[in-house]
Amino acid sequence: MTRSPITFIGGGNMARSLIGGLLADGFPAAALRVAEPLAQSRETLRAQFGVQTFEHNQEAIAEAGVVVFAVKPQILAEVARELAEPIQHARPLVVSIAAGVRLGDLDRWLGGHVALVRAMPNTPALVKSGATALFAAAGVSAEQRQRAESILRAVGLTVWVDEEAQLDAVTALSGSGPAYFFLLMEAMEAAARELGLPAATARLLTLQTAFGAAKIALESNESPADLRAHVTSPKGTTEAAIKEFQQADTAGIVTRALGAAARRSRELGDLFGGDA
Ligand SMILES: NC(=O)C1=CN([C@@H]2O[C@H](COP(=O)(O)OP(=O)(O)OC[C@H]3O[C@@H](n4cnc5c(N)ncnc54)[C@H](O)[C@@H]3O)[C@@H](O)[C@H]2O)C=CC1
Ligand SMILES: O=C(O)[C@@H]1CCC=N1
Repeated sequence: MTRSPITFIGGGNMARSLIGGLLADGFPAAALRVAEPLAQSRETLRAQFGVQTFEHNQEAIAEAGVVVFAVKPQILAEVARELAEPIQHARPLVVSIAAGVRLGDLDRWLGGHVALVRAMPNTPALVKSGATALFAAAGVSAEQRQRAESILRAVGLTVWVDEEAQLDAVTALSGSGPAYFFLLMEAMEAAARELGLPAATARLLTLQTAFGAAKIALESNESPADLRAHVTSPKGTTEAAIKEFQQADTAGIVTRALGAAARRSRELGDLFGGDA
């Protein structure tokens, strides 16, 4: 089956995660293109994924059915404005994964009336375990929504949100979320080493425990609170540990952390949107 190419503008961490996941899902490498200014990154993308790479964004989007903007929010305005003319001409579906930047701004930079979907994926897309929320601009057809969704669904779970502002909360939860779990893993690993475990054992047990906890939470009908209760014997070891977490107001810390991320997402939209 021939597929119109998907072109990524920016071949950094998140583009690599999406490309790796799409390939693992059977998407043909010949239908994936990446525009990336850094020669070293282009070489890595070719060697790792066998995709076609381009130094210049304009060349990369010729014939593209879908263009995915995967550059930093800071430079999205400049990059989009440069591509306005060819995008107006070829009218591909445009998907932006940039944190914070609102579709109204992107549409204006691209010259208006572009089929736009904003998505917030996360890096576990690389191992087909991503979580992505999507929001479509008015005027995006059902078929275009389906096309955007099918790309992200190839690399994990997808949900649509009804209001664009909800993407700030999504960014705080699942966009940035992998980093929170990695932070906890780092801390658990370090604590286990301090308790006398060899480094390799500390890492292995940390990772398998994180994996097992996520897997049982996904596969069980019980809530995380109930699952926690099954681990926590009265007057046992878990209870002793949980008491420490609660005394340090872990729930409050998490609330403040997600609040800070959501606020930063809105700020990015204000700073790098408008007439940026
Ligand atoms: N890393 C993550 O976990 C997630 C990132 N995002 C969003 O994805 C976007 C990319 O983030 P990352 O991949 O983490 O950043 P990154 O810095 O790893 O990748 C950005 C890439 O864009 C390239 N680039 C710079 N100038 C360019 C230009 N003029 N034209 C084309 N490419 C250019 C850079 O060389 C770099 O390879 C950001 O907007 C971010 O908000 C969204 C969800 C999760
Ligand atoms: O840290 C960031 O700004 C990006 C967006 C979500 C994950 N990484």
